[in-house]
Amino acid sequence: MQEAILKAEKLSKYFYEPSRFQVLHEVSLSIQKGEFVSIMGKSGCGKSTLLYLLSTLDTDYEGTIDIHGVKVTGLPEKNLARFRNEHIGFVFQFHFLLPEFTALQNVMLPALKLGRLDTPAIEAHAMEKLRQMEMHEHAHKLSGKLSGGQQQRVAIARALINDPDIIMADEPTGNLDSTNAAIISNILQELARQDNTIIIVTHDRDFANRTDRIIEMVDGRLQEPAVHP
Ligand SMILES: Nc1ncnc2c1ncn2[C@@H]1O[C@H](COP(=O)(O)OP(=O)(O)OP(=O)(O)O)[C@@H](O)[C@H]1O
Repeated sequence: MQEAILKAEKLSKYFYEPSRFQVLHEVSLSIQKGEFVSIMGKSGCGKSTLLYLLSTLDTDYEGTIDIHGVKVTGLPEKNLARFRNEHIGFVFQFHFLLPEFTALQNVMLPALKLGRLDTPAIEAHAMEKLRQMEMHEHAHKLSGKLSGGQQQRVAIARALINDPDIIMADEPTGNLDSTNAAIISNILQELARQDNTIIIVTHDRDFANRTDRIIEMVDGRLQEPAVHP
């Protein structure tokens, strides 16, 4: 039997503005180690909200989440921030790189945040991740000066720097032209082939078809038997 790296049980989430509204309805799912999973569904069905819960960025919900054998639900924010930085790599539609820092510095940042002091080793590791994204030649350029597709590749390198157990990506190709979207989806597929666990939210059916499993969401509920037999 395969090992579940992430287990979510009965996640419910409410928003209160402009009025009380249940966006997630007892969502349960299990992600196996090495799985490449996509979450699809109409705009507003709750995909990003679910990913934010799974990524521990949003802690205001009912239900429980276990990641890597740790019950993250209820952990104090300080512990959670460290856990997140160590175990989860994020890629967003808008990459949130620091434009006045170089590509290399952006990639190094999550490792420095862990308090590792061996800066040359971190730099070498960051360069390796940039090389993996074929971005090493741009390492010393300010990230704000790179193209959207290049910035997204730097964002993926940054997500990989602490060798996370899970990579989560919220519409990683959503903001890119078709050529750059193809580059990013190929990179993610290659990372999946290398046995990384990846969860993506996407509107792109072709991209989703390349993942191991598509989870369909409708109005805050999952449409498939999300737990593997
Ligand atoms: N902070 C918030 N406060 C109130 N309502 C919110 C908030 N964030 C999201 N919502 C609402 O919750 C619902 C789900 O939003 P969510 O962003 O998760 O959907 P989505 O499926 O990811 O949509 P899209 O595909 O357009 O990104 C939407 O109706 C949205 O308007």
